[in-house]
Amino acid sequence: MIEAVGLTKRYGAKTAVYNLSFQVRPGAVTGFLGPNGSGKSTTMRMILGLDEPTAGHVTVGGYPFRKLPNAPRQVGALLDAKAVHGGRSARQHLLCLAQLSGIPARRVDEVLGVVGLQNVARKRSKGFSLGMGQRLGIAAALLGDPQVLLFDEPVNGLDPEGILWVRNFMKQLASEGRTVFVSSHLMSEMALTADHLIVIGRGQLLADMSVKDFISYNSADFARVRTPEGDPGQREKLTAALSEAGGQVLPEQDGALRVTGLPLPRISDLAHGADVRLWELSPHQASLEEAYMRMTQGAVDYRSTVDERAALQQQMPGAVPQGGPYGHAPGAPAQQVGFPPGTMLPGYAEPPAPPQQHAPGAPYTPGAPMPSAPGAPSAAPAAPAMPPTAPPAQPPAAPSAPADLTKSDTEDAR
Ligand SMILES: Nc1ncnc2c1ncn2[C@@H]1O[C@H](COP(=O)(O)OP(=O)(O)OP(=O)(O)O)[C@@H](O)[C@H]1O
Repeated sequence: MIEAVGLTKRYGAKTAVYNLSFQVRPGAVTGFLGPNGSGKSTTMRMILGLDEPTAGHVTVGGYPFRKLPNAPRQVGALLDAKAVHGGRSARQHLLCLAQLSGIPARRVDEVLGVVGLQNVARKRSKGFSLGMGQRLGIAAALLGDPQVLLFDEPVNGLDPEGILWVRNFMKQLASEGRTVFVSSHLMSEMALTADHLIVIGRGQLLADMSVKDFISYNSADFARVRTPEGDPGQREKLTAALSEAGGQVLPEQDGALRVTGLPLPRISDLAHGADVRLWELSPHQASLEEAYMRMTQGAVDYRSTVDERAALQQQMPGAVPQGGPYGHAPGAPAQQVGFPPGTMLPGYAEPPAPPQQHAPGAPYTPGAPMPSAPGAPSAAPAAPAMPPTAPPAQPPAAPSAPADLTKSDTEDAR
């Protein structure tokens, strides 16, 4: 198990990670989600002893990484797939790592087969595609057959077949009783891969819950309502009538309205009563990606100016509810705003959970995939930009970040 308690990392004036407490348990894939620059790689580096926390601590199997006996056989990691000597072949690269950790050479060929690189094992890695590089990084992480595995954005650059392979592979590792901690900025991917989610924004914990709970708490139903184009008066009249009846009304980008809190027949009756004609009235369900975007959007550091303009244009005075599913007073306990127990929101300083006892992970069976992260690379991965998803109409209350966790701090000092 990985356990972080009050983990904080500052780089000069920049707070990359703030007061993070969580546990990553064996036998499950735990997704580590957050927008670009939210502190995922920094957290992983601290877990692996590559960065020293400014405050708090993190342990693997009860030990700080640097004190872990025989670490390469206990923990494997993929942090930066490009951290490979390009002049060496895949096999040579893995042989070097294996030798450093006292791992037999036959294990190198085993892991090359597991990741599907056996046919290019003797080719220089500088000719590898990003996807092949990711597979080589995963092979390195498996070398020591570790019980704990960390993968930073492992599907970066992989084609759909590769993504499917990684997804199934993570699940297989977890089913063998291993602790699997996988970072990503894509909710859609994690919803398919992970059993549990830890979501951070600007270095702070936003959510810590099972994927099942995340889905049931975030798959809210809503109605889309459209009034005749070219008659904004109708739209305003309907917005007022729906809001007065207790509905929450948000403008959609295409001019329609998104209504929650009222059943469809009631919306129809209210429109009729207000003498408003409807061109559309349809039931919908919010996607998980959307829920995640809403949850983290107050904590996004890097956003296209086009998206920012769209968000501004969408803010219709009077049409936006005070406190949607994520609208919360800074520092409010999650339970007060409809989050499940155990969820934490920015500014809510919950004492760290006591350590829990878990059944030890199933032992590795020969022939099954596994091993280590000898000499885990230290550089953070080059993550792709956020997908161009339009932000919701009304940004939720900004997280109550510590004084130095501000937008002006986001200059990358790396
Ligand atoms: N060595 C460093 N010196 C200064 N600032 C740093 C350093 N490493 C990270 N940061 C900053 O800390 C913040 C968190 O970075 P980190 O790489 O951990 O985020 P991330 O969630 O992994 O992002 P991405 O998804 O883009 O990889 C960023 O603002 C980053 O610029």
